[in-house]
Amino acid sequence: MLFLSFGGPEGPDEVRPFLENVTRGRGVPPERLDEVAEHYHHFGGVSPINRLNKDIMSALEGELAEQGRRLPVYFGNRNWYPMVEDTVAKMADDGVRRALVFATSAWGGYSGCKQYHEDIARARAAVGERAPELVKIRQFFDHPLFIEANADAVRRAFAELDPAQREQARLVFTAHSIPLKADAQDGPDGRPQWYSRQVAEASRLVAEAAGVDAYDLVWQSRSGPPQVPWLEPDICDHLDDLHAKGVQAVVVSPIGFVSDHLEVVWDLDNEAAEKAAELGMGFARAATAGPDPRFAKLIVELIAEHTDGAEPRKLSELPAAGSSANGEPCAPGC
Ligand SMILES: CC1=C(CCC(=O)O)c2cc3nc(cc4[nH]c(cc5[nH]c(cc1n2)c(C)c5CCC(=O)O)c(CCC(=O)O)c4C)C(CCC(=O)O)=C3C
Ligand SMILES: [Fe+2]
Repeated sequence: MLFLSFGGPEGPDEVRPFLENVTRGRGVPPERLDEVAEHYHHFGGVSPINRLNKDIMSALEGELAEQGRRLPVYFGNRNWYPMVEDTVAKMADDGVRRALVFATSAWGGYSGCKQYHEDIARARAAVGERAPELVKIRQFFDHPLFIEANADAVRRAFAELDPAQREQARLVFTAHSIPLKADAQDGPDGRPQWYSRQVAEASRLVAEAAGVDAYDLVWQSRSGPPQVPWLEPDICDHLDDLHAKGVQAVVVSPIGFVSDHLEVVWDLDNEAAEKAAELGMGFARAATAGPDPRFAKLIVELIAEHTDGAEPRKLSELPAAGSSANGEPCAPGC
């Protein structure tokens, strides 16, 4: 199988070229790039994403071995080394004819799904005739193992708060913002807002599993030119709002992120945490699902849907989507 992810820089000299790769043709203003470059430089120019992906792959290999499944795992990225084109070439060299592709996003939409299909098509085109057939695994936003891992993390975060604040603390889910125009596109069920509906559904399921009645869903890390509308409210504006309403503590669940990417360790653990401190609010950030042992089990279950015809496990009524071969659209118009 091919473990396909976003990629990230591993040193200060790699930050700028990485950002150029990410934003090529995407209309992101240079001032935004300067700002995001700064975020990476706070961590010595090293994104946590590659290390976290390698940890997930090790756990996956352990889980595959435990279940007696012989399946080699290759690693490739959209934006940084190892680049997916090089990885697919290596797979062809090794004689791989057909592979499943696990993309490290739970969601539909352009960044989380369609762009991975484009990566698959681009990598196969670069390798040419001997490229393996590449079958992308579906979106898993409502898989019980993803929901349970996030729900346990929410419970642990509540337990971290000062007991005096715990009862009244507000649960806030956050995911990467996208332009409203991108979110407006139809999903595989022919209805718009596929990404934000999935995030809302996952948030509802996690809150329910954690036994929390009241919660909010907000967005973070918006990019693009300021005049273009993106999903709102932003997490930091929302903290102001909650404070004005008398809320004294928050638990923030980064449901939109598979592991502690830069958006989590900077935009939440620094910016949002600082904002909460300024407002005198208690703040606990829930862990992401990636390092939870259930995440590797989840990947193996998704593999088994293809290799063993296992029934997809899902907790919402929204359709399972995002699986197709060689970068073809998974549904007409999607
Ligand atoms: C929905 C979504 C996810 C979640 C789904 C998923 O998990 O895939 C996600 C994940 C990620 N985004 C990441 C990094 C970046 N995203 C950027 C820019 C953008 N993201 C967008 C959306 C998303 N992004 C969009 C609409 C843009 C504007 C440009 C465009 O339309 O494409 C930029 C450019 C600078 C900036 O403007 O912020 C960077 C550096 C990293 C790696 C972080 C690390 O190093 O740990 C990860 C996991
Ligand atoms: Fe992004």
